[in-house]
Amino acid sequence: MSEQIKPKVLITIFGATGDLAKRKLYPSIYRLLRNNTISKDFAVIGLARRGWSNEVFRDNVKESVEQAFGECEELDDFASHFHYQSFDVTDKTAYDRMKELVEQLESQYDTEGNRLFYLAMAPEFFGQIANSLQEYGLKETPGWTRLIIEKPFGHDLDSAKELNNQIRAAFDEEQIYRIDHYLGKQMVQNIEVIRFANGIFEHLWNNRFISNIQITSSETLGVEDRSRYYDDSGAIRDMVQNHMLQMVALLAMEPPISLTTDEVRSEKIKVMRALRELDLDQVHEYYVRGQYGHGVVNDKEVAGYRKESEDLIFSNTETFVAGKILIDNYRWAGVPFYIRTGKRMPEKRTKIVIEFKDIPMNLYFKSEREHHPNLLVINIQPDEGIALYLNAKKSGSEALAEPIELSYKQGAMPAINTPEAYEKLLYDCMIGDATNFTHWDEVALSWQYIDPILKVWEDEQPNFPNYESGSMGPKKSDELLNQDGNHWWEV
Ligand SMILES: NC(=O)C1=CN([C@@H]2O[C@H](COP(=O)(O)OP(=O)(O)OC[C@H]3O[C@@H](n4cnc5c(N)ncnc54)[C@H](OP(=O)(O)O)[C@@H]3O)[C@@H](O)[C@H]2O)C=CC1
Ligand SMILES: O=C1O[C@H](COP(=O)(O)O)[C@@H](O)[C@H](O)[C@H]1O
Repeated sequence: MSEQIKPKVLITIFGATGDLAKRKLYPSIYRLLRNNTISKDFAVIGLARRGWSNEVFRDNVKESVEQAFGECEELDDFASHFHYQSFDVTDKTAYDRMKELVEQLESQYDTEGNRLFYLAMAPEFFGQIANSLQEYGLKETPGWTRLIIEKPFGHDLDSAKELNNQIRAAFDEEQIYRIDHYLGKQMVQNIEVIRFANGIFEHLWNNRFISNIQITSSETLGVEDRSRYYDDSGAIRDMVQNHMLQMVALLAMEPPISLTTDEVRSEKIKVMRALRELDLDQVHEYYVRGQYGHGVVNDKEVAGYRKESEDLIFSNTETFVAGKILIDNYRWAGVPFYIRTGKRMPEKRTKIVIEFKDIPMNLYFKSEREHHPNLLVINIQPDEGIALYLNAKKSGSEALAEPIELSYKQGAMPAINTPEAYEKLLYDCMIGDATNFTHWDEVALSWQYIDPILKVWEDEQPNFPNYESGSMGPKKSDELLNQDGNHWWEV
């Protein structure tokens, strides 16, 4: 068996004092090291404007790891690999200082010149940073250079194109890793395995046997302290354009001829090309938006979105979206893919329900209304696993059936270690595997699909708030399915 590659790398994080770096990146790097996945020959440079010293930075790194995992071993040694430089990305003179530090650490840590630049800050800076990295010779190294870019990649199709042109002027497509952390989730990666490693599913995976597919990603949190970003973005840009459409693509794509990056991407791109674009006058028929008002979540009273911060008082930004997606190809013609996502809902959960078509006449249920179609449920989070709902004989002498659940929970298998999505994706980038990152074509096509919805919503005054915190969103989200004779499955 071939030994796993243990990359040696110098990681430079732009936005090192920010929320993402603290909550996700430092704990992930810690796990990569503790699990022996990366070499001990690694170093991290943290860049941001505030005037931190190395010590303050390291204390923050340690705190974030402890917040994620509790008390941890060898934390001081881990943190000693972290170095801070106060840095304003808009200040050109800063890049020479940064280059000096990069070269010094490369010889100190023997990282073989491998450089990973992680842009964990507001997207408005991405183009400028990429350009300066090129201009100041930071790509000139005997090792590899890779750039991880956070979402959102643009604000609409035009701005995404502009951003892409800026980045592509400095980096080749193979060096660019556009991260969508849902693609690093164990159960999202499992979609392909469930489909392509099980004859019983793949043969049925089409419009002859599937009635509809439902993807729900609900959150209990509100906007928290991200209102500046979120209010400009809303749920459609924050979740639908990226995470939700990526899950649709994985559910709908044809089997790739192999599992290489290019083949998998090529199949996903075909799905994106087949998404039925909406005419402006169809948007209301296919999409519902909402904004949370006051309510109760996890037994706690919470304020409505407009009360979360002073700048939100008149906000028309949606915190909930439900939509119906149609895919115009041979496999999926006529099968609706329903998606819904929102903040301040009753629970934090992402799940996919595949509803199979019912048999023409069911002898075992007393009335039409009692039909229980077979469902395959993929629990992305929490309780990662899958469940299959079948019908079996009800105990007793009557010839009646009742639904039963066959389930598998990933967490119940102690040998299986579910890595944090960012940990997995950081490692993939270090070994040059871009399969679970988004290609520019996917980004462009997803914006192309979203743009008409943005256009219609921008021009209207919604009647917000229109759902209570702690509810499953506005009533219209239920009607979206009811009009097709379907309903959301709460399984
Ligand atoms: N937080 C999350 O859960 C998620 C975030 N993302 C994406 O990750 C990126 C970062 O988000 P997040 O961490 O939440 O944002 P934050 O606002 O928490 O962090 C922004 C970081 O950028 C730094 N910064 C701002 N301006 C400059 C500048 N001119 N020069 C240098 N550094 C600067 C800030 O530090 P300082 O003020 O010290 O300069 C800070 O470290 C965004 O693209 C976001 O969309 C994606 C998915 C989830
Ligand atoms: O990208 C984002 O995702 C999170 C939800 O991610 P999860 O892994 O916790 O499900 C969301 O809260 C955030 O608004 C969005 O930017």
